[in-house]
Amino acid sequence: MFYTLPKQLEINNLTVSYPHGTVLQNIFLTIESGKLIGIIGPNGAGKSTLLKTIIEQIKPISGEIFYQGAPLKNQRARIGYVPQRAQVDWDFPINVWDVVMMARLKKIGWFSSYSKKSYECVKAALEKVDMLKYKDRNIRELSGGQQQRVFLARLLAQEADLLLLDEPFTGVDFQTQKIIFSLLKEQIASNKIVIVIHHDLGESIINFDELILLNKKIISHDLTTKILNSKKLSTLFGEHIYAN
Ligand SMILES: Nc1ncnc2c1ncn2[C@@H]1O[C@H](COP(=O)(O)OP(=O)(O)OP(=O)(O)O)[C@@H](O)[C@H]1O
Repeated sequence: MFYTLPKQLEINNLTVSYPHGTVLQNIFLTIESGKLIGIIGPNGAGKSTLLKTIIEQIKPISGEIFYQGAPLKNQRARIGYVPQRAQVDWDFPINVWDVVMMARLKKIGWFSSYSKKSYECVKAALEKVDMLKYKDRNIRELSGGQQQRVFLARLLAQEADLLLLDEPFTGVDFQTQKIIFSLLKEQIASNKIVIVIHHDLGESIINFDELILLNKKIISHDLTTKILNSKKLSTLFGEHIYAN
């Protein structure tokens, strides 16, 4: 049997500021493929800022980010990103098929995206999230959970190596949550790096292999079981949390 070496994302001494002040300070992280990674932290902790810095939407004051030992900025096509629901313009007039096809444009460019492979890839991604039957629907005519499924299909169609998701479970029902977790687990099984900002401290947290507790700094990065057995979650959020 072959053993595939894990791939690595490395963040070295990252500091990010907005005009009002520093929101991420001296972040060091090494994240490996093959594990589902959850980022947890209170509102305003800098979680979204961290993902936005990785995708270069925000420029850090200092720090470097590497994928497989080379600067990530030269490997942008490897990154797939699902933004927070609130940041998407759901009124934009575009249908489900085209939203997912846009992932192919990003990956291989305008002309090649109309290949048979791209067509098959988009179809397969929509089938996986059970949204192929809605392919001609405008995205604004979908429910919140259906919109999240379409964005997940777009992520799958991109065939990225590094998958970043900002609160993909917001507003989704239990069935959609199950589908999303199971697809993300498939991705880590094919040696991808998957990082998810997660807000729910209830039972769903045990789906993550590792948790990163963030509050401007890294409070802890460890196996989920270890973090749940420590006092770190309650220290970060106060006593009224459900996980334990
Ligand atoms: N574009 C911006 N310009 C200025 N300040 C910002 C900007 N985006 C975020 N902030 C501020 O930076 C801090 C971190 O925000 P960020 O969205 O990264 O936190 P978060 O942990 O994702 O929060 P939440 O859980 O509420 O989504 C907050 O105080 C926020 O108000």
